[in-house]
Amino acid sequence: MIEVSGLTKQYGSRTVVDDVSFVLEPGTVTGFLGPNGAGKSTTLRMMTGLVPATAGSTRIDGRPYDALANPAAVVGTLLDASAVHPGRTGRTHLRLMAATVGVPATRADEVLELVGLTDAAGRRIGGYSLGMRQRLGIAGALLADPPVLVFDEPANGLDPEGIRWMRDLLRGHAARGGTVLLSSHLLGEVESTVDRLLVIGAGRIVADGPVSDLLGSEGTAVHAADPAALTRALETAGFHVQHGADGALVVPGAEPGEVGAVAAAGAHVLTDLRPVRRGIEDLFFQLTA
Ligand SMILES: Nc1ncnc2c1ncn2[C@@H]1O[C@H](COP(=O)(O)OP(=O)(O)OP(=O)(O)O)[C@@H](O)[C@H]1O
Repeated sequence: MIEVSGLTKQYGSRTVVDDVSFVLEPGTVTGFLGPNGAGKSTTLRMMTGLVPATAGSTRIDGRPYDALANPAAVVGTLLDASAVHPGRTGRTHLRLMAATVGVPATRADEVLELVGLTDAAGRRIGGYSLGMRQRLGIAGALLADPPVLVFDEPANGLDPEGIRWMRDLLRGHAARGGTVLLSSHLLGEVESTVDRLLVIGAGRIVADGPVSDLLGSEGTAVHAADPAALTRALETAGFHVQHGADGALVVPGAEPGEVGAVAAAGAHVLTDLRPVRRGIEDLFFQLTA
């Protein structure tokens, strides 16, 4: 378990992380979401001892990060994928890391396989794409098989297939009882990966809860074979109907089940029915305005 309590960072007179507290439980993937400059990286760096906190503390299984005997065996971090020697091969880089974190050199090839870099293992990192460097960084985080993963913007440079791969990796880790915290400034990247969202704006936690709660339904969008007839039926039932883009009827404040019931009662043929969710931009704006 990770307990972050009152974490604060000041640069000069500027407070960039302001009294941030949260608890991460095993078996969960938490998304740390916030716009550029909100304080995500600084929080993750304080948690892992890379930046000293002005105030507050982080306890990992009851201890501060720098009091862990072998931190890499407890917390796998991906904090700056570019901080690698470009002249080394991926395999050499990981073998050197393996020695530092006390695992056999053979583990390098295992994690290269895990992240799909086996074919590139003998190539110099300088020639890797951004996505390959991200995978290499993830391989490094996994070397000592730590129960906790803390990843800063892991989707950077990954293509859609890479993002899906990462989602499976992180969900699998949590399913085996691991704890995952990943930051992103794009909800779409992490929406289907995370159980819970921590939203940070201007250094403060502005929301904390399950994705579905935070991005609660704002209404329902429906496509019907005869939109005019369904509009009349919905208005007769007391709903307000707006005309959305691409021919959808948008019913603010209605659940899909309510719209479906009206449609069923009048034998209206529906071709699509879905909740309209508040976007993360709206959420940020609302929470940080
Ligand atoms: N070493 C530093 N000295 C002064 N200010 C800093 C330093 N590091 C970060 N900051 C400031 O702290 C604020 C938070 O930065 P941080 O990198 O934590 O944000 P972030 O949420 O990770 O943003 P992004 O999504 O752009 O990576 C920013 O305004 C940044 O300019």
